Amino acid sequence: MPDVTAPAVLLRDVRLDRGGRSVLSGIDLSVPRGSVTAVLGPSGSGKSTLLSALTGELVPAAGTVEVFGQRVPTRMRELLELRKSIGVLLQGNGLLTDLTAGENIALPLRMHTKLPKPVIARLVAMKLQAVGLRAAGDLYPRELSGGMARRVALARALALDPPLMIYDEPLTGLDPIASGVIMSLIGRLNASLGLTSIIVTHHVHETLPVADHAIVIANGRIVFQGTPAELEASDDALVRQFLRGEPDGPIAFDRGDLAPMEAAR
Ligand SMILES: Nc1ncnc2c1ncn2[C@@H]1O[C@H](COP(=O)(O)OP(=O)(O)OP(=O)(O)O)[C@@H](O)[C@H]1O
Repeated sequence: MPDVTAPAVLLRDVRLDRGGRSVLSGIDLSVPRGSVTAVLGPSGSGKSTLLSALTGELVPAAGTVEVFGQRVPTRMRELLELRKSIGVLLQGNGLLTDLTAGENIALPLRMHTKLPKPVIARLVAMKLQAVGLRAAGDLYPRELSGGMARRVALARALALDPPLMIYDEPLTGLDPIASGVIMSLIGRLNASLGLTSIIVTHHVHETLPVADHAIVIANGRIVFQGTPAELEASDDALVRQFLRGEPDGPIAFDRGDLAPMEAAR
């Protein structure tokens, strides 16, 4: 029986390894149902790695990961079942370019349900309306602005009514106006549909207004957990360095993106 009182996500003393080295360790995290949690941290700190443990893509090297009271399974059949309850909005949208917006949104419904066509059409119309794009169903991705395409991808992630939504950098490539639209949409959908949302982002100042909780990852661990107000008030040196975007401080920035000569300086 599912435990209806369990947090949406619960991690206990989790260690996550990638490429033979530990990326995150000692991770304890509880995400309450109904909340919006911002996962913050510098580039390469392990935010996406943390998400991949929630979807079962990455098996923890130690500790346990639970979603809605159920340990994330390793067997593919059970994992696919769990994944239906997790909507994921990826950075690149992932819309299929030869399908219309409506057909993109219908795709998960066609793949995972046996609903008749008219019902699917009705559900697609409802999802389009939920993201404020009622009239865009027949447009192809190339005919959409970046913000509209992101909203179509959001509608598709919501197609199966997943109770947990995961957003990986939902603002990447969007201008400030489109960013504001997407963020307020994420907040409103969370409240109106009774979801739980986890947002991985670099966009601290755009995300905190819709978040109930924030966590900051740096140097292989969680260095802060609390409310956005507590985050803004924190005098922890790591947190301050991250919030101010300062290159010098206790966070060792990943310099792997620099040319070897420059990184050596
Ligand atoms: N498949 C992989 N194999 C080996 N190492 C990996 C793999 N994926 C990620 N890493 C390493 O794990 C670390 C964390 O990466 P991750 O993508 O989780 O960080 P991130 O915080 O999401 O970064 P960004 O904000 O730049 O997306 C990095 O050092 C990265 O190089």
